Amino acid sequence: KTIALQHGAHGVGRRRDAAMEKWRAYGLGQFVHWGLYSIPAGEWNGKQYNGAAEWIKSWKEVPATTYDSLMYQFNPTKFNAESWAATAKQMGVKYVTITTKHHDGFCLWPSKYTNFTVANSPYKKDIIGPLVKAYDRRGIDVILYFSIMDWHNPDWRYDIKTREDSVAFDRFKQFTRNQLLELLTLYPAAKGLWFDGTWDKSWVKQAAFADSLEKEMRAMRPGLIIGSRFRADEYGKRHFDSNGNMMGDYEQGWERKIPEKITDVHGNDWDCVMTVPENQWGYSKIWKGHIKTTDELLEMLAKCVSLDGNFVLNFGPKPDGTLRTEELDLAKGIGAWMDTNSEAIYNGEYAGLVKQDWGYYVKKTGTNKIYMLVFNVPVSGALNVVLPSRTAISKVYDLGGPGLSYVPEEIGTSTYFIHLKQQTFKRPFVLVLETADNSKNSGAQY
Ligand SMILES: C[C@@H]1N[C@@H](c2cn(-c3ccccc3)nn2)[C@H](O)[C@@H]1O
Repeated sequence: KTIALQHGAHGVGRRRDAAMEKWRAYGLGQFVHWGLYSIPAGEWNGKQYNGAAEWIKSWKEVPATTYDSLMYQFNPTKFNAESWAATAKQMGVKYVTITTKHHDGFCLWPSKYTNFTVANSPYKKDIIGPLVKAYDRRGIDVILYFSIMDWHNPDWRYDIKTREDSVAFDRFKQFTRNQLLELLTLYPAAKGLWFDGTWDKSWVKQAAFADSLEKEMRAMRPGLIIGSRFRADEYGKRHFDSNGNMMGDYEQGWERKIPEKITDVHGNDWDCVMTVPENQWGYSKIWKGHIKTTDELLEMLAKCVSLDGNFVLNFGPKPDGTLRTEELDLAKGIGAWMDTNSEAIYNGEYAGLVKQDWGYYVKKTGTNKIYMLVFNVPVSGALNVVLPSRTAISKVYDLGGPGLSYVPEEIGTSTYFIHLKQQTFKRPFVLVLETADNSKNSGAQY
């Protein structure tokens, strides 16, 4: 039974316009978290904050005004937008999501609606503009991250209980609208907005306002891409409205986690945003716990693309504007693999085949070309492939090793073993399957 909703999802199913088709094809993205939090880098008065470094302002040890005075220390003398964009290009990313304002309220662009911006820091200059230009001219699309929750703005409220709250939050809503329209006006090359900090009751109660603001932004920038985290429906439902329909153009629920199977994504577009350590987005001096390797991240990328999503890897630049060594090394390692195998990632989608232990299938959008992204070679060296009935493998070849082709052994109806020739493999590799519909000929009955 469908509930009548004014402020729920406004479209059901995937957007089919060019802008969204391009977004769907990205495969690999980069997240950049940079701001005042990069200066303390998870440490305050010699003590380690045990949360995520970009949340250090929320630590009871940190007086808000002292944190805010970090603005007078923000002076990334070694910042060079071109070098960040060149690193991303070499890594093979097709889009970048950049923090314009995180929860602390500090703006990396010279907003005219607050003094808490780069304009009043020793650095003085706009950060967002040069980044948009440097990435965009390399053909890397830019998405602007924006936190609704703003710990600096005195009109921010976690909930609205009193008349005073309501008056203050109305001012806050106008401030938010002003900043968003300002961002879209200053940076017309931006292809979308990645919203965060929208889970508190104060914002969840703004279904009508947020819906009309989303409509206003889309009207201002046709093709604009906005995720499911921006707004709630009039019953307070987030991401999926009271009828179970996703709000926004893609699901933003996969933060530091990856769906297991195709039914987990409900036929929607989605992105997974991922940290290199367990849970640090802004630069943190100390990375505790497990630090993901290139091969782990490549497997996450393959898994996301095989399930119709994009994989967005986070970088937390240092306060001086340089990237940390571990991240530069990962960008290089991922880039080297992408140099050989990116055709299995770009324009990839769910192949609809039976998942096998050896890895992930990716289908090239609009073709019957299927890629086998192999991460786990069985001791038998035989990769099992089960195709829909009356579909046959017409050709198999190794994307990485020119001239290396395989003759699959048919072991049952549309069921094959591909016998690998090598015994050991140092890196994940990709086989290309070309399939043919062989419903025409009789085919042996097993
Ligand atoms: C993309 C990531 N989202 C921010 C975040 C959100 N949350 C969070 C934590 C608990 C409940 C709701 C949201 N923790 N961190 C992180 O700071 C980073 O920006």
